[in-house]
Amino acid sequence: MSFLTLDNVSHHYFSKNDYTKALDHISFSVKEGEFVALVGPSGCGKSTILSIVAGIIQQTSGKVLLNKEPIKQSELAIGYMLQQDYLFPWKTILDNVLLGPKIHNTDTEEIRNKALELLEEVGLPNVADAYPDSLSGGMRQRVALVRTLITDPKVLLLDEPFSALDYQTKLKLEDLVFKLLKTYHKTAILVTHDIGEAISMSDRILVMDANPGTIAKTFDVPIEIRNEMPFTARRHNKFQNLFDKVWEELNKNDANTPI
Ligand SMILES: Nc1ncnc2c1ncn2[C@@H]1O[C@H](COP(=O)(O)OP(=O)(O)OP(=O)(O)O)[C@@H](O)[C@H]1O
Repeated sequence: MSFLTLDNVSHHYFSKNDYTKALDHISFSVKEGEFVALVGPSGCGKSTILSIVAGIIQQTSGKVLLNKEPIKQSELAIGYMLQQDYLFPWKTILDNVLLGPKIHNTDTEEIRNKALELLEEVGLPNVADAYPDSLSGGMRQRVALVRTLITDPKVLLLDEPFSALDYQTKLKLEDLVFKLLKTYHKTAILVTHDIGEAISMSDRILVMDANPGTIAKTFDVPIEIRNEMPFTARRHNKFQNLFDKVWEELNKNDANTPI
């Protein structure tokens, strides 16, 4: 059953004398617990879709529904994880993680214990009193993940969360995020330029076209790949086949464009 629905969503960015048609009649649904990846050329509107779902911007037309109702941001329905961790350097790791609950007055003893548990679960059992500057990029991104999960969002939006990390850390974090999202049965949308990341982490891949942004094609990831952890999934014999199909779709419009 559809959990998150985008129904004919279009978006224009207006400037003084001009406008950009960023999204043109985007429609797709995500089931509860499903992991969907958005891939497409730069400027096709991937981040615009996430910003609309997060309620940061309002679509020009169309509907965005969670459980058939317009999304209520006040219910902390959406969690956002970005390329940058945006941890406050003057706050300890625990205080950074508890920022959302503090703002919403839900900073209870139980939530504090949950935060410590989650930090342990992401392999950071001893950093609660440390400051962000003393942590590596990968550790900080794990803290950002805990900060996102602590509010128990109904939908997680992941906007290139691994793209600023070194390759080894990125592969390890893909496995960690995948494991946590499955453990907590989270619904997620991942924006990425990395086809391998999309195939190895998601259930479904939506390939977008640009100018204006549309959904060009949808690929279901075979169950044999989905049953593996992302690192192992990359070695599956069906992986390369799907990679080639997504690659072909992404390049179908610019076969003659020089690199
Ligand atoms: N605040 C804004 N004002 C005007 N135009 C914008 C704004 N934000 C995005 N755009 C334009 O809307 C289109 C979609 O942008 P968006 O950032 O959503 O694409 P994207 O697929 O996420 O790109 P990338 O992969 O490079 O991050 C682009 O043409 C972009 O220039």
